[in-house]
Amino acid sequence: MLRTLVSRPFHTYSSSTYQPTLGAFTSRACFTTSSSFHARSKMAAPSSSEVNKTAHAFERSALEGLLIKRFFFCPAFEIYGGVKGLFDYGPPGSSLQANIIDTWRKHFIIEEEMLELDTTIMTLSDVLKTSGHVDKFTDWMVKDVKTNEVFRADHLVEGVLEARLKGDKEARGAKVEEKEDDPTKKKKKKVKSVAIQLEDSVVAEYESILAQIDNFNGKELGELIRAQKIVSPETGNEVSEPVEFNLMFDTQIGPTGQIKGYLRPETAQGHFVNFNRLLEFNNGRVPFASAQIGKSFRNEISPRSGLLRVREFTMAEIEHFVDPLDKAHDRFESVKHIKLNLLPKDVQTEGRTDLSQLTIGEAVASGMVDNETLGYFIARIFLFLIKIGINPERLRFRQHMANEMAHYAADCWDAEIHTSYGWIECVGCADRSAYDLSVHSAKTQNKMVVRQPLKEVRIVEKMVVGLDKKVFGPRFKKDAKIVEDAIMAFDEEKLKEVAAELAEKQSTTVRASNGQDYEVPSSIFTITPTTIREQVREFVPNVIEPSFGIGRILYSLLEHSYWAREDDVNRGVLSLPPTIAPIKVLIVPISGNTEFKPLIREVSQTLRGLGIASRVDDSGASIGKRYARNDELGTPFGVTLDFASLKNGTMTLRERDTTLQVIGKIDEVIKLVADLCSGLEWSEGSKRLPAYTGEQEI
Ligand SMILES: Nc1ncnc2c1ncn2[C@@H]1O[C@H](COP(=O)(O)OP(=O)(O)OP(=O)(O)O)[C@@H](O)[C@H]1O
Repeated sequence: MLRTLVSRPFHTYSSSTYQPTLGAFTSRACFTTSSSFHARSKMAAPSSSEVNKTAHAFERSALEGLLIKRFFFCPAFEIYGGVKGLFDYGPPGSSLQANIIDTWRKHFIIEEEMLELDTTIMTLSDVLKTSGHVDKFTDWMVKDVKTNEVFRADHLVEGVLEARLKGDKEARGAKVEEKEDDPTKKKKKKVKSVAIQLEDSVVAEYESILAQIDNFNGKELGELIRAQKIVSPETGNEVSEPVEFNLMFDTQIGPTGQIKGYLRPETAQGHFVNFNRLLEFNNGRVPFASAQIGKSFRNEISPRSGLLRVREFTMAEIEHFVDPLDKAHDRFESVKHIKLNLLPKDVQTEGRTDLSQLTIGEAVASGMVDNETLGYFIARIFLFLIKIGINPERLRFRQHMANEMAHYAADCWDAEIHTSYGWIECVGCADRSAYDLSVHSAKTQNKMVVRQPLKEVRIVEKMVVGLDKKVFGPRFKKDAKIVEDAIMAFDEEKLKEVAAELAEKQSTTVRASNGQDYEVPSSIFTITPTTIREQVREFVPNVIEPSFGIGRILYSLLEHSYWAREDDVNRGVLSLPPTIAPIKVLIVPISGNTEFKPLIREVSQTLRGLGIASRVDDSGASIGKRYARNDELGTPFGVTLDFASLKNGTMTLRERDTTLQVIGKIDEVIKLVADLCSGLEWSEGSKRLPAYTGEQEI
């Protein structure tokens, strides 16, 4: 049996050991590209001889081969040829996703006492019309004028300019990495680079365009396409003017076809339409947050980059409702020292992408991040991502530029993770102001407000509505209630407007929740400015929304976790943290001998009882092969049962990254495994038991 003795364990990090200096981390994945984001911190990293691990250049194809071979995921309906943008997760992928979600629930829902929801995927069209999705949830699309092949306009511009820059680098003799690829390897389409040197001013212009690519509207993208002479990459044909394409999948609810619906493109609207119930559940007080994990659907124009741009994906979304006049967060103190890589909007609009390394406390104090609550969530997102194993050196927060941000949003930052596909938005974190609640409230005539008792009575001037109920009821009959509700939902501004109209025309038109207009005369509807003593403050809360794409995070994590052993580039390892790894322990009997069966059963039952996912591998393969297989699955620990186990009740424990082994009594080893799976660092835990040399007399 080949066992490698390692004198010092590989350093790992966790949020609990995190020091707020970016250089303090050891990245897990071995990257040797020129990018500074790939650079491994040498501080705590053991030498390659110690961990049997080396700096092979990252090869996406090797990782993808592993992921498909070990069935982390695969194209959906593969035997029918597959459909772009749809993927099935296999056993390790599903468990990995479940573990990420479990950590997310603990980190956010439990830790922050959030109110969990599970609302429907099928969404009434009225809801999405009101939220703006029916009219505005679009991307800009262009078509090859001859073949009708479609492209997302910004992606086409990006792809062509990046290819030209790559060609320029090649012409200048620089070694260039591959950037874009399609992991399914089928119908691979990418813009080919041609080695042509560009003028320096052109390079600067392209870099500036790319830094702001998310900032362009359809008209500007059309102008860019013409100005930069961008054509359909494969055919060289011209492309059409950008047109808007709505990304929602529509359908009908019920057999009559009269109720129109959509598959939700985000989970957020399910929170907003239930706001009043959530508020009541929270005893009428803000701040509070609701949270939801579930599927969303987007009919992406050109899905690409594997799990990164798909048409069906799992989101985890938080809607944190807060007083617009007080966006302080009472736990901000606990995170304000956390240092982050920040890319603010003004840097991008200058065409640059250099990062500021600031603590979140500094970023909020300087006004770069709009408010404490937004800052608090940015820091919590950071902590979550590093907890699951994302390399903090390859994580940045990018602020939205003016055009990119929804008109109603106060501020918005994306957590972007660096992968071999470039920087990928994995979490959006936006201050959506009072927009969503206001529009749903106006549409449905349901007030969505917080009523807060005032400490001192206030004397205020207010518009007071008077309705002559004796005439109002008979006039509007069965609709009287909805017309009255519509009037009562008017805010101060609207009441002033309607008062002027009543004075001028002696009547006004009121739109009720059934979508119909009703003429209401001034003889039965008055609005009078009145001085009143106010004891309650009424306000529409603002919403801070962190929105996570689980698939993008999962794929980025796989890239950050992957490396190959020094002795064999094909011996891939996924250094997933134990809490996240699909299987925690591999039980390896030294032989298929039936003598081992009772002991195997006992060990696996004990592990199961502790809630630790384990697998027995009693195949005929060598122990080394069995461990190698499980290194590829990210299994952090292996326990070997041999004849000494039968005789002395001992068991060896192997750690995946270091291949270091310790030996102890079976119950001691299991206790150690349990602690390691609950967050104890291997560097600490391994001190509890003697190292196994293979030669010891036990
Ligand atoms: N097509 C998709 N495939 C996988 N994940 C997605 C997709 N679209 C969005 N997400 C995930 O959902 C999160 C929140 O969605 P949001 O609407 O903010 O994304 P977005 O700005 O539309 O993304 P992009 O600009 O990349 O299309 C994103 O940060 C991302 O992780």
